[in-house]
Amino acid sequence: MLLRVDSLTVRYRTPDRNGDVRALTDASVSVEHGETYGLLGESGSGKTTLARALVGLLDDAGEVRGGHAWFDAVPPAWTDADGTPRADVVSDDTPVRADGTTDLLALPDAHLRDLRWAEIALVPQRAMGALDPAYTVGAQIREAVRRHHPDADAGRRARDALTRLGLRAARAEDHPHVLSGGERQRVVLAMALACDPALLVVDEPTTGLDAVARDRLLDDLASLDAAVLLVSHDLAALAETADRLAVLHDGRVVETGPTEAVLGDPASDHTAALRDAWRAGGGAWD
Ligand SMILES: Nc1ncnc2c1ncn2[C@@H]1O[C@H](COP(=O)(O)OP(=O)(O)OP(=O)(O)O)[C@@H](O)[C@H]1O
Repeated sequence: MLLRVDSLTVRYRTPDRNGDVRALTDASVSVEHGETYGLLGESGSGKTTLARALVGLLDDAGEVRGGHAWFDAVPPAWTDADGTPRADVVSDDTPVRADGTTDLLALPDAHLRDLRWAEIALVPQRAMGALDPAYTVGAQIREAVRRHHPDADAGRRARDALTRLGLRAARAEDHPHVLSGGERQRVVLAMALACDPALLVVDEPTTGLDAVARDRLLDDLASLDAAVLLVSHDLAALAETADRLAVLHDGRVVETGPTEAVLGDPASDHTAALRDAWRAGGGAWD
């Protein structure tokens, strides 16, 4: 198991409204090494909250009120030379277990920063807007690699990641504004990929892409060696790419299972309604 989220509960403080927003309640999902795991839900169901809570990047108003997110990695400062967790940090008081997993939700910020990108990378919504217009895309990818893997050959990793995502290596010399929206989205994914994380959390990657760019991006995501937690309201995208699915509704996981089983024979009325709407629009498996 690469990631096991147990009973994650998140609230947003809203001083100007009556009571907090219950964004996630007891949400549990688990992701295996190498698989593509889809998180499906309508707008406002809590998908982005789950994605951001994992990497410690909730909005200031967001608060984790309970749960664990056991992840198969230990911050480098807490490991011995052979990569196993140091005996003195494995205890009931620390978020590290002897089996080499760490509770991301209980990890001090500095240690979480050491795992971010290097082990778990979030590609946020509208990520393409996050590129700095002043630098070439290659420079930005190389900088990300150097920050997280100082000993790696950043140039080679940048070129490999770009070509892996169907962009010519020469595009590394381009500034973001000369790339299309789909190309920019793939550059941001390449940046994450170049850091070689075990898990990529990708939030609504197809928003704003045309059909060709969208299909291409989904193919790329499905073929990565890294595990992908693919967050989307786009059932068609998840039906095409996800090995397994969790369906979120009003901050609760209403259903999980292999994609074909969940969509073929939904256990919850909510999933059935999403599936029927998708079929009515012509959706089907290959
Ligand atoms: N900073 C915030 N303050 C207050 N409420 C928030 C905040 N961020 C999100 N929420 C609320 O938390 C709930 C879950 O939001 P979230 O963004 O996780 O949903 P989502 O499924 O990702 O939606 P979308 O697909 O529209 O991005 C929603 O009711 C939303 O209004």
